Amino acid sequence: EQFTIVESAHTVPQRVVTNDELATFMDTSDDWIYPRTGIHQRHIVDNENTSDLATSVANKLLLKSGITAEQLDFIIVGTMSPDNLTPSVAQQVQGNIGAVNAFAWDLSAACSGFVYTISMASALLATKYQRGLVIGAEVLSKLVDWEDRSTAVLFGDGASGVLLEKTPEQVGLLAESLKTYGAQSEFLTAGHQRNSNHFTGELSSADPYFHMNGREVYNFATRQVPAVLSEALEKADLTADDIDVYLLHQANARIIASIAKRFGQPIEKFPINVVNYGNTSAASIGILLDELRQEGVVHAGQKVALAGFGGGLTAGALIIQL
Ligand SMILES: O=C(O)C1CCN(c2ccc(-c3cc(CO)ccc3Cl)cn2)CC1
Repeated sequence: EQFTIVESAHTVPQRVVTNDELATFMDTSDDWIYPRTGIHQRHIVDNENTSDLATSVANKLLLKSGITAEQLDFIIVGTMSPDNLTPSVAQQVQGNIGAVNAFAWDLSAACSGFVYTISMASALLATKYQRGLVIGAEVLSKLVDWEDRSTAVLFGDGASGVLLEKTPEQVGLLAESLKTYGAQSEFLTAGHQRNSNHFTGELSSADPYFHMNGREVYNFATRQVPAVLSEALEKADLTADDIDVYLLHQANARIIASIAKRFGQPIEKFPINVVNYGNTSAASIGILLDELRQEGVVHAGQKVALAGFGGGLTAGALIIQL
């Protein structure tokens, strides 16, 4: 489909929490965290919720592009940490910015949320719509058990997004490979809702926290990310060498390095900023994309590959002509 990324933006909470600060109240250390994850710090909300971060990104996209909220046809937000079951984050953003002509909904695909959402937006732009916002927004700090050092050190809060617009130019989504492995869903869970009613009493208790089988998810990622990248490249009739930059979900620096190695591509093509943000799930690829666009490292004319992977379990790759 033909769309152009008119603008990108990202917003992270002001508070920075370093590994050393975590070590003041948790039995962990920078010496344990950094070598295993590549993370030195993460941003954690004070009083903002997911919809506030997403609204900030939406406002930045409108400001930077000169597009008005009324000109938007749709808003999709990828998130696994919404403020509410309803209204969705996207619907809160729509109201906050006054995008009266946009229909809005959230897409829940954990760390594949950004790539699944761009794919859905691309399909809308290929039919009858002209312009929309794709946002990835997470406040994972509300889902973390801050006494479980195996997960608390991995995650961060943040939001990012792109303004996509239909275009006659031969640019946009060249190919995709979106996969779901529901049979392995129990390896990464969060936010279980209490299930009970007048007639049955409690059927299941609430369990807000993240639970992750790190080894299984790690192995899943190192196997399935190369698979979805290869399938998308094949569909686009391209080789791994044709891709200028690989923008992978920033879950863990070692995982990215092992994927680059398996893929036989230089690590320089796999930028990593997990060091500053931790794992921000659906927001991570958009934060990286915006930083690299602002630095001019990512620009028009390039072929980029985006790949998300994680809860669901899900994995997804997009090949985009900028
Ligand atoms: O080396 C160690 O001891 C541990 C080994 C386990 N690790 C992991 C494992 C899985 C993830 C992860 C998480 C998500 C959730 O968004 C998505 C995708 C991934 Cl690949 C992140 N870190 C941390 C270091």
